[in-house]
Amino acid sequence: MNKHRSPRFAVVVPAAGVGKRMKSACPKQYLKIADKTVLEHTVDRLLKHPLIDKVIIALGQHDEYFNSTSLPQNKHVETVLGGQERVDSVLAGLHKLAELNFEWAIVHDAARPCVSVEDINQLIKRCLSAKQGGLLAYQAKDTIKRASSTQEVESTVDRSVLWHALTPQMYQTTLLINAIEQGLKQNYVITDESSAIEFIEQPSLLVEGASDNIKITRPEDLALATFILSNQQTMKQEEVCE
Ligand SMILES: Nc1ccn([C@@H]2O[C@H](COP(=O)(O)OP(=O)(O)OP(=O)(O)O)[C@@H](O)[C@H]2O)c(=O)n1
Ligand SMILES: C[C@](O)(CO)[C@H](O)COP(=O)(O)O
Repeated sequence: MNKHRSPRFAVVVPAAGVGKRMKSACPKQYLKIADKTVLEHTVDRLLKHPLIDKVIIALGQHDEYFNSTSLPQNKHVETVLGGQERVDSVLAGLHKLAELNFEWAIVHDAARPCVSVEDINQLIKRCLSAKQGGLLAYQAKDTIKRASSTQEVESTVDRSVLWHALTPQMYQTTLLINAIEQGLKQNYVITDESSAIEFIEQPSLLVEGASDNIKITRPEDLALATFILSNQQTMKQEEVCE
């Protein structure tokens, strides 16, 4: 991708959650992996992409951890106040991104530190060439069951058309802001950016991404993310050696 012809990008990172499912002493985005917090790993990954200039982090109102990280000193980082739900935090970041005149908005969970620069690049390339927004995702690998109200198997679902939504997700900034604001007005449940785009009946590209781009959600995910990050580091070093 030609660095001089392509647009520059900013990424909204919702990081205002409390991580209830993690059952940890601090919000999961501030848990340490090796020598850095999950949030620092995520921001470092994003800024490794040559076209990503800015990361706009949505912080919780009572966040008491951010100032102890290296991020306040990072010139590429700005912060906004997050909201009650993830979508509110994302919207706050999008308004800041619109103020800074970025045509495209990329949104990536703070809790996904294992995302690869190559996957980010594929999403950007596919969306720019199609002039359409989209998201990283991967196809369901297991047999999927639909549960009954009594948590018994009701049916086996055709998994050939089922994909796990990941982040980053990328849309034109004004389209995404309008979609979220319209959805919120109608009390539509918006758990990711593409669901807001569905609400306004606009299409989204599904861009195949690695399934190791996990979202740290439950206690067992921290050890998995630690392994993935160290494994990715080793593979990169081996690439250099070859
Ligand atoms: N009001 C909120 C809720 C979530 N998030 C962020 O959205 C991302 C994905 O959300 P999730 O994994 O659900 O995080 P939490 O809401 O913190 O987790 P839980 O539901 O277990 O409390 C996380 O980086 C989280 O910090 C946010 O910015 N603002
Ligand atoms: C945005 C997301 O990570 C895509 O899978 C997911 O929807 C976040 O959901 P959560 O309930 O906020 O963890």
